[in-house]
Amino acid sequence: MPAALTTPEVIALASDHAGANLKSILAGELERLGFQALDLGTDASKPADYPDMAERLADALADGRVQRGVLVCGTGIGISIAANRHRHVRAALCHDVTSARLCREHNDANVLALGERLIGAEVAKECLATFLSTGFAGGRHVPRVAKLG
Ligand SMILES: O=C[C@H](O)[C@H](O)[C@H](O)COP(=O)(O)O
Repeated sequence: MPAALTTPEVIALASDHAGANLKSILAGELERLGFQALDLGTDASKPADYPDMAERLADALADGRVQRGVLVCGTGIGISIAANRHRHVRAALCHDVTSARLCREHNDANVLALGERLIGAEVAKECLATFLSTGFAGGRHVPRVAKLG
């Protein structure tokens, strides 16, 4: 009997113009890791405001197209602030792998936010892999995360 084929999880990405190059790199990394990338824009040639791009990802989470996503802008700051205005989004701005692990274990973050102008592509890829492979620790963190919503 042939082995059952599993459908890869879809991970959405969105960025403004300042994050578009890193977003492309991370889309390729997602495919390499066995995920399917859903690129919600923008591309580097199209200037875009980070609140609009954060909203695209928030909508993809709200309508169930994806369970998790990645946002990139120049610093990661504006796009994470914008994303967290949406109550169902828990976006974590990360510059290192430890933050990427702890935002999953303690905060059950559903969005990883990164700053293309502040971190290198290799660190960003490590943050992405860690974010996707780390589970929520539960326990004492459950009521705290519940208070966020
Ligand atoms: O927090 C905001 C982001 O870092 C933006 O990507 C940044 O402000 C865009 O800057 P500029 O308009 O100079 O490309």
